[in-house]
Amino acid sequence: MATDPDHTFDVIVIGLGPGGEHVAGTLAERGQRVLGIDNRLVGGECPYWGCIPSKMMIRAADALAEARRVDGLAGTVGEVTPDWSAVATRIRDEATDDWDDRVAVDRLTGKGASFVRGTGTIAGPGRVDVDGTTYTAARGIVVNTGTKAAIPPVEGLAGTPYWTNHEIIEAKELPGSLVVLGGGAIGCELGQAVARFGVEVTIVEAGERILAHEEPAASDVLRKALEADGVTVREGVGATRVTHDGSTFTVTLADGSSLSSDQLLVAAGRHADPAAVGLDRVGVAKDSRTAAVDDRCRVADGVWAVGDITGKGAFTHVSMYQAGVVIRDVLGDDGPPAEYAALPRVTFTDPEVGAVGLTEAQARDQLSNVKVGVTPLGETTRGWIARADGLIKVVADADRGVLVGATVVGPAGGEVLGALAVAVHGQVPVDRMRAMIYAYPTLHRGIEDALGRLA
Ligand SMILES: Cc1cc2nc3c(=O)[nH]c(=O)nc-3n(C[C@H](O)[C@H](O)[C@H](O)COP(=O)(O)OP(=O)(O)OC[C@H]3O[C@@H](n4cnc5c(N)ncnc54)[C@H](O)[C@@H]3O)c2cc1C
Ligand SMILES: NC(=O)c1ccc[n+]([C@@H]2O[C@H](COP(=O)([O-])OP(=O)(O)OC[C@H]3O[C@@H](n4cnc5c(N)ncnc54)[C@H](O)[C@@H]3O)[C@@H](O)[C@H]2O)c1
Repeated sequence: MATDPDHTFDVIVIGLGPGGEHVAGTLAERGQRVLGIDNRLVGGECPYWGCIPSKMMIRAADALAEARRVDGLAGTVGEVTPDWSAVATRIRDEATDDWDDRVAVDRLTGKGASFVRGTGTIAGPGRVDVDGTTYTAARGIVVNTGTKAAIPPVEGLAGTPYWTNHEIIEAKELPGSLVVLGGGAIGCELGQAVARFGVEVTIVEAGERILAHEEPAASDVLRKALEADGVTVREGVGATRVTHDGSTFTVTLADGSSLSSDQLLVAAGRHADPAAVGLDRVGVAKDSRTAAVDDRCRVADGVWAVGDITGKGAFTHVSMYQAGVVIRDVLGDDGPPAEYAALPRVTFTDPEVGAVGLTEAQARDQLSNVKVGVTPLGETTRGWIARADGLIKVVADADRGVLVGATVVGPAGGEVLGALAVAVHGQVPVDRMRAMIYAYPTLHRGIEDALGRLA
């Protein structure tokens, strides 16, 4: 690997997730002497064990579901026979190069950055240790070390061969049955995808509902959709004990019931560890679960953080957005500070759950005059034609006359969301949105109805 012989750089990036890779490559292209460090694969979780391979799984699972919809709509297709090997091969060949990051490393070094594979730790201001070697950063250090699957303290779990997102994405074969601990984005997306390949799936959600961060109505639609795919959804009950007898998992739940399955997927949230990368040496509390950043993504003088570790939203688009902010700040370029009021997120289940900004409950906590409007998708012409279950919900700050949040649950919900993300980000007056022409018959036309129902 190319390393600078004198171990002195302008900027050192520890952890090369999507944002870190972007910071390192761009600053190198802009003439900075940059060292990028990663102890696994350049690009991080997203391309190898996250967004991209999981969306390949979902694309394939959606194709199966769509084929099954031919019956009663367009004729008969007979038995649809799923074959997971097509997905496993595509993930290996097209997404991950069999978990080899040579292309990404070459791309980074091709931009002029140096790269070291190893574990970086901040030794003090401007100093980074990588497995015994100290490197110096004249301008600063950028931390993008991301998260790992959080393993909940359930009795017996640690001693079992459970899966996290890594193992399920690397799986060449699927189990006959799967219990998923956690009904967040990962549990719902992957649970539904493999259920469509014939796996008997049970999602166990300790909180009161799946997708708890989103509108309750979104959880309701998704629960029904999962159940229609044969997924059993257990909400409001956590696991208390896990055992494995060599072939079968037994998961005991808090209500005394138990579940047996061939495999167990832990999708119970993510865990960042700022102290593990030495951020405690530059002022972050040792037991802090995130690295708090200001609106320039600064953690301390000469130290920036981007991505999941900042706690601003564990999404690739947040990591990349923050990377842009850091690049400008390091170079002293003009540009807006980081703002998160219009944070979009999409859970790629079928139907998709897209949301931006505040939910109704969050808005009511923060604002005194909140109005909401909801359009069931079945009341839009296109939703009715498509027999789509879902909704469009808008949340307005009635004092300012702008939307502060919105949710779209439905086919291509993440795409329909785009228009609402623009509205929330741009603080487009509701009156102006009402005066817009909405193409017929689109799903996004439901936005007009929802605005009309703001009450
Ligand atoms: C199954 C799954 C599906 C997802 N789907 C989506 C999606 O559809 N859309 C979306 O926006 N987000 C999705 N995410 C989230 C997304 O993957 C992350 O938000 C994204 O990867 C950004 O993370 P990050 O930039 O913080 O760094 P990460 O991607 O977590 O990368 C951090 C890198 O730092 C390395 N590292 C850690 N510590 C050190 C150290 N001390 N020294 C050197 N290297 C170190 C790690 O090995 C890793 O390579 C998904 C996540 C999962 C798990
Ligand atoms: N489409 C996307 O953008 C996408 C997809 C996947 C992941 N992600 C990102 O990754 C993050 C992590 O995903 P996640 O689904 O692991 O986390 P999550 O925090 O979204 O959901 C985890 C769920 O597990 C539950 N839980 C915790 N301990 C449990 C236990 N012992 N038993 C049963 N349930 C338990 C929690 O109540 C929570 O609802 C997401 O929040 C998101 O930011 C994004």
